Amino acid sequence: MKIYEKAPAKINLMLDVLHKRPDGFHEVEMVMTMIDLADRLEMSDQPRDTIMITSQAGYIPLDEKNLAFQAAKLVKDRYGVRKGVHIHLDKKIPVAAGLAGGSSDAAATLRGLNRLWGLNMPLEEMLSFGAELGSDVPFCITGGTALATGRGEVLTEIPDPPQCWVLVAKPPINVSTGEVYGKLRSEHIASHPSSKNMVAALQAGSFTEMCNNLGNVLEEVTLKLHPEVQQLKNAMLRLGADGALMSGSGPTVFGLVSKESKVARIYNGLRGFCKEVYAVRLLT
Ligand SMILES: C[C@@](CO)(OP(=O)(O)O)[C@H](O)COP(=O)(O)OP(=O)(O)OC[C@H]1O[C@@H](n2ccc(N)nc2=O)[C@H](O)[C@@H]1O
Ligand SMILES: Nc1ncnc2c1ncn2[C@@H]1O[C@H](COP(=O)(O)OP(=O)(O)O)[C@@H](O)[C@H]1O
Repeated sequence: MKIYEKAPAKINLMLDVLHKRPDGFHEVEMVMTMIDLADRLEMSDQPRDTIMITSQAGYIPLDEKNLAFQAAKLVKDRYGVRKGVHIHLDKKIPVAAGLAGGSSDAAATLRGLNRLWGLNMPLEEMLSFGAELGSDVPFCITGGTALATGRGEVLTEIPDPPQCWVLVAKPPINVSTGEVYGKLRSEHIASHPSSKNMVAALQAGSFTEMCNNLGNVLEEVTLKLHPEVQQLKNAMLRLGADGALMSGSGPTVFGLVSKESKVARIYNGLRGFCKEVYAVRLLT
């Protein structure tokens, strides 16, 4: 049998860090939503009792470091499954970009193996497996639009944003999420974006208020380390995006655009700055 799952990328419309916790993670408040840029996973039975990962992308680990592998191993161990699986990852989401590509692959693996192996896994259990795999995995399981608190795994569903275009630009820089959180001095954050205002904007269905309330405190770290990310954000706005922000720990910058007539110009302008540019819709 073969199972297919789509693993969409996320963007953070706002991201605030409250403080560092005794367990080393940071307490956050984030508003997250999905975009129509997705990896595709194909899962099929394997004669041998092993987990095999393949991908057309030459630049991701295919062993136990792969988050899809880790998700499959967790399910196999906890449910005592004595079957093998071959997971093929058709990667479309830029890697180490702040778009949760690996986390979304892990979430899609949990969903897919639940079907392939007929496990009837309760959603609560899937979410708890997700939290063991990474802070962003639970959101990638539920999808939609959510206010995420705790270390990112405590989710409250909120209304989807008004539909718009999302210009996604990933500069050729590698950023480590752990390093960015590690360099943040939460007591010195100059200004905190408001989750309350962002949630209110989405509840009101206001595109303008959504753009006015974009904010990400991790920009303070990544933009200082990599000034070209600030330049990309400036270019996004100069070319006509209604709002622009770095996603997660970066380095991807996204721009929100309400008028379709502006999209081609912004896309072409950004291509002058970086190779990896996408024009997609929100996944509402
Ligand atoms: C910043 C965000 C925003 O959505 O996304 P990305 O930029 O990774 O896409 C997330 O908080 C990232 O979530 P995720 O990528 O799942 O992180 P994890 O694997 O759980 O953690 C990686 C490392 O980041 C740090 N970390 C992560 C989450 C958190 N709330 N506090 C932290 O301090 C820890 O040092 C941890 O070892
Ligand atoms: N299935 C996967 N897809 C992409 N990256 C993966 C995957 N599994 C493990 N990784 C590793 O996880 C790291 C973070 O990748 P990714 O999830 O794409 O970024 P981010 O957390 O910034 O959104 C990368 O260094 C990559 O090597």
